[in-house]
Amino acid sequence: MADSSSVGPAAQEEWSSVLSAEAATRAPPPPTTITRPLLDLSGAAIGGSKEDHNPTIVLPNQSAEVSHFAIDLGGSLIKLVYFSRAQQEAKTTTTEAESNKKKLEQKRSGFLAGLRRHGGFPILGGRLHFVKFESSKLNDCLAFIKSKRLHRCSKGIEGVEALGPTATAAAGKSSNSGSSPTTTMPEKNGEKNGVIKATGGGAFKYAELFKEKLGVTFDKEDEMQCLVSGANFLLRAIRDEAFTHLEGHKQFVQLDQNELFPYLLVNIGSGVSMIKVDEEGQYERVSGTNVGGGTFWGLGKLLTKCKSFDEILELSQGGDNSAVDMLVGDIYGGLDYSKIGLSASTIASSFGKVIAENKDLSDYRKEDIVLSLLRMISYNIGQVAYLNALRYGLKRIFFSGFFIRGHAYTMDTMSFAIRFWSKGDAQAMFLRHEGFLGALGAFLSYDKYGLANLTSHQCVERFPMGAPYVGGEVHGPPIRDLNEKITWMEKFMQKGIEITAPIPISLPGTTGLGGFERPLARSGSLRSDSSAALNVGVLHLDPSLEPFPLLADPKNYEPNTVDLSDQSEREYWLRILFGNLPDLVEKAVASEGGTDDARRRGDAFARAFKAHLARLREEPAAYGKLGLANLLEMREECLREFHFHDVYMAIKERENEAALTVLPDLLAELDSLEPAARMLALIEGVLAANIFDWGSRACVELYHSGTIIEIYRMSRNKMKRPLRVDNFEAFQKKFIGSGGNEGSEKLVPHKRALLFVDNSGADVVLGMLPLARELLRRGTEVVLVANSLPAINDVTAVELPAIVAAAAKHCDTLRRAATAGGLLVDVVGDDGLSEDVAAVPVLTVVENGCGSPCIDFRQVSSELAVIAQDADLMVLEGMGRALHTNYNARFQCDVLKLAMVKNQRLAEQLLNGSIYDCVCRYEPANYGSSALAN
Ligand SMILES: Nc1ncnc2c1ncn2[C@@H]1O[C@H](COP(=O)(O)OP(=O)(O)OP(=O)(O)O)[C@@H](O)[C@H]1O
Ligand SMILES: CC(C)(CO)[C@@H](O)C(=O)NCCC(=O)O
Ligand SMILES: [Mn+2]
Repeated sequence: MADSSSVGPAAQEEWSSVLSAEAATRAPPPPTTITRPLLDLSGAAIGGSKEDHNPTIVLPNQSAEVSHFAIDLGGSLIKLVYFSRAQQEAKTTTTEAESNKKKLEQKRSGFLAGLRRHGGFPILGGRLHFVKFESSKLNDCLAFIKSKRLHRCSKGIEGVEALGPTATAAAGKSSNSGSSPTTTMPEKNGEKNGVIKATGGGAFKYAELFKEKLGVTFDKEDEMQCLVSGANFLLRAIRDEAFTHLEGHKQFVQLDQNELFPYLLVNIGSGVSMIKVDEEGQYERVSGTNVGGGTFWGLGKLLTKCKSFDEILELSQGGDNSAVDMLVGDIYGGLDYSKIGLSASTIASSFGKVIAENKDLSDYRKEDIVLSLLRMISYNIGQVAYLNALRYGLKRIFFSGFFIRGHAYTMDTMSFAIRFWSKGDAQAMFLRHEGFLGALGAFLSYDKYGLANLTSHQCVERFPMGAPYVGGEVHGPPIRDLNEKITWMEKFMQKGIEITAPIPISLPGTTGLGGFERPLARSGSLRSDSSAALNVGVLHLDPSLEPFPLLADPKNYEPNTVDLSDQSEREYWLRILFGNLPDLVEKAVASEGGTDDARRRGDAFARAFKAHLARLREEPAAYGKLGLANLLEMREECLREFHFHDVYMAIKERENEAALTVLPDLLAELDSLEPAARMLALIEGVLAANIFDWGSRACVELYHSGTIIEIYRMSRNKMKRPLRVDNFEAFQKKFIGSGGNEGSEKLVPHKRALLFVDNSGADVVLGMLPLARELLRRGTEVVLVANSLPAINDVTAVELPAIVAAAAKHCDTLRRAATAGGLLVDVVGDDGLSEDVAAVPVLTVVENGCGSPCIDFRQVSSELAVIAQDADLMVLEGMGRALHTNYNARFQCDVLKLAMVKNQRLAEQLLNGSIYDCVCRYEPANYGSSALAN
C-alpha cells in the first residue's frame, strides 16, 4: 500500500516552490463562459453566435449526469442543491480491447452487485452538489439550471433513470443583463418540466419568472422549516459538519444525537433569523435582527466602493480597527476600566473615534473601516444570539448563513462574544455547509427519496474535485465535465500559475474582555468563493454503506493510526504524496495508452492534486478531520476524477501471472511441512509477499533489482523471528492447539474468516490464497474481502474471481470451495465435482465498499456488513488496512493483523523498528475489553 520513505531533492524543491508561492495562491477568476478544446466532439455545437468572443460549446455526449434539484432564493444569494445519480463516466478514448475488458468487468461486477441489498431506500445513491449565485445574477442561475437540464427531470430519480444523454440543453451565455438567456423548451423524449421545491423570499418573488423562462412551477416550502430540517440533517448525517472556532483554532465537534436538542440556530443571511429548535420538526423563530450580512455588505460597499464581498473581507485582513473605533483606553487615558472588567483595548464604541476627528471618509484607510464594521456586526449578532440563548436556557448555538463565509475573524468574534457573555456556559458552533441549510431543507422535502433518513455512514464526503480550479467569483456557469476541468488546468499552466487552492485567512489575535487586536494580515491570502465550495464538497450518498458490525466500540472508533493534526506528521505525508506524484502521473498516462489525451488528463490531474495538497497544507481541516486514510483516498478519487480508471492494471496483470506460475511449487512445498511449521510458513509467506506495494517508493526501487519471484524469495529468506510485533504463538495456539501438535486436543475451527486482502500479484496469490486454502482445509468458510474500486496495485473484488479460478487449477481445495461459493461459474471442470459440494467449506469474494488503500470500518458495503455477522476471524493484511488504519481498532472477533512496514518513519514511530519490519499482531475476540476488565 501507499507510501514511500524518501522524496527526491528535485521533487522537494518543486514542492516548496509550489507550496510557498503566496503570491500565486489565488486562481484567476474564471470568465463566465470559456472556449473549451474538446475531447469528445461528437454532437458538439457552438451555442450563440460564432462571432462571440467566448461562445458556449455544448457537449451533449459528455453530460450524462442528470439531476434533481431544490432552490433557495434569498435576499443576497441564490442557493441550489442538486442531485446526480452515481456518475456515468463520460467517454474518453478507449481501445476496443479495453472496452471489451470493461464489459467483462461490468459483467463480473453485475454478479457482485447481485449480492447488494439496498436497505429499502428508494434512492439509488449519487451525489449532492452545492452551488450558489448572487441574487442579482439570476440569469446565470437560469443558464446553469438549463445547462444541467435540472428543470427537465422533476419526475425524480425514477424519471432520471429513464433519461439518456440527449442532445439538447445549450448552456445559456451568462450575462448580468436582464435579457432572457433562455426560452422554455418544449417537451422532448418524454421529459417534462415540472415542479421544483423552492424556498426563501424569491420563491414568491420569482415564481412567475421561473415559470416563464424554464417552464417550472415552484412548490414553496417555508424558509424557517427548511433551515431547521437542513440543519438537523447536517448535524445527524454529515460527519465533521459542526465545529467550534476560537482564537483561530478550528475544532470539529462530535455531537451526541441524544444531546443535540434543544439548540439555537442563528442564520445570518441578509437579515438574521434566530430559531429555537426543540426536536426534529419542532421549532420556533424566537427572534431576528435586521443588522445582518446584508448590512455588512451594503455598508461596506458604500464605504469602500468594493465590488465584491470577498474583496471586502480581504481588505479587513489588513485593517486596524483602533483607527476608527473608540477604545476604553481612549476614554480612560490609556487605562483599563478594571472595576467592571474592561481592558483598555476593549472597544467602547464602534466608529466612535471618528466623531472627534475632523476627517473625511477618504482620510481613513478602507482596511480599518471594514475591519471595524465586520467586528461591529459580528459582535452584535453574537450578543443578540447570546441573549436569546439565555432567554430559553440554550447551551448550544449554531451559526449558519453565508455572512460567515468560513471567515476566521468573523467566527472568532462571535465565539468570543458567546463565551464572554455566557461566561463559558454556552458554545458557539459553525456548520461547514453554512449557507446551504435552506436549500438542503427544501431538497429534503422531496421525501420520497428517503434522504431525510440517511445517517452518517451513508453519506461519504468526497473531496470536491471541481473546486480548486473554478477560480474566484460566485459560480457562473460551472465546470460541467472533464474536458472543462482540464481546460482550466491548462489555462493556469499557460499563465505559469501554480494553482494552490485558495488559502484561508490567518489567525486573529484577541486581547480578552471583548477587545480585539487586528488580525495578522497576510498578503492576498483570503479564501475566495471557490474555497467555500472546497469546504462543502460533494456529498456522495450511498445507501448501501453500513457500519461494520464487528467493531468492538463503534462510537469511539477512529480509523486513522497516524494523527495528521500534528503539523510535522502532516508535512511529512504531504511531502511523500507530492514526491510520488511524477511517477504516478507517468504510470497513469501510460495506463491509458500514452495518448495526447491521456497526457492532458495526467497533467491536469497533477495540477489538481497538488492544489488539494497545498490547500490541506494551509488548512488541514478544510475537508473535515484529516487523517492519512483521507489523503490516500483523495489521490485515488482525484485520479478517477480525471478518468484514470485503473493506473496499475498492467502491473497487476503481469504480477498475477508471474505469481501464478510459482504457486504450484509453493503449495507442494507447504504441503510437505508439519502443521506447526506450515502455519509459520504461511504467515511468513503473507508477510514476505506484502512487499509488492507500488505505493511505497522504497519498494518500487527494489523492484529494479530482480524478478518478482526473486524478490519474493529474497523477502522470505530475510524474514527473521521474532518479528517486530510477534504474536504468532498466540495465534498458532488458537489455530492448532498448544504444543503445535494437531489432534492433541480437540480444536473447534473458526466458522467464518474474513480475509481483507491487499495487493495483486504475489501478495494475494502466494500470500493470502495459501492461507485461505489452509483455513478451508480446516473447515473454515473463507470470505476474501477486496476493494470495490482500484487503488494503487490493490486487488479488487472484480478481479479476484479470475485469480481464484487460475489458482484453483492447481488446487482441489480452492476449486471445490470456489465452486461452492459460486466463483467458478465458467470454469467448471468435469472431474471430482460430483462429490457433495455442500460438505465443502465455501470460498467467496465480497467487495468492501472502498476505493482506497485503507479501510474505514464506519462505512463498508452492505454485503460485507451482512456476511461479517457470522464471522469469528478477521485477517487484516497490508499497511493500509492493518497499520495506517485499524492498527489500534478493536473487534468483537479474533483478529490477525499482518503487514510489512514499508516506510521508515512509520516503522520508527509506530513500532520502534525500521523499514521492512513485519507485524503479526493477534488479538483474540474482545481483546480490548477483556484487558479493561482485568
Ligand atoms: N459572494 C457573495 N456575494 C454576496 N454576499 C455574500 C457573498 N458571500 C457571502 N455573502 C454574505 O452572505 C449574505 C447572504 O447570506 P445568505 O445567502 O445566507 O442569505 P440570503 O438567503 O441571501 O438572505 P435572506 O435569508 O435574508 O433572504 C450576504 O448578505 C453577505 O453578507
Ligand atoms: C426576512 C428574512 C426571514 C428573509 O430571509 C431574513 O432576512 C430575516 O430574518 N431578517 C431579519 C428580520 C428581523 O427579524 O428583524
Ligand atoms: Mn436566506
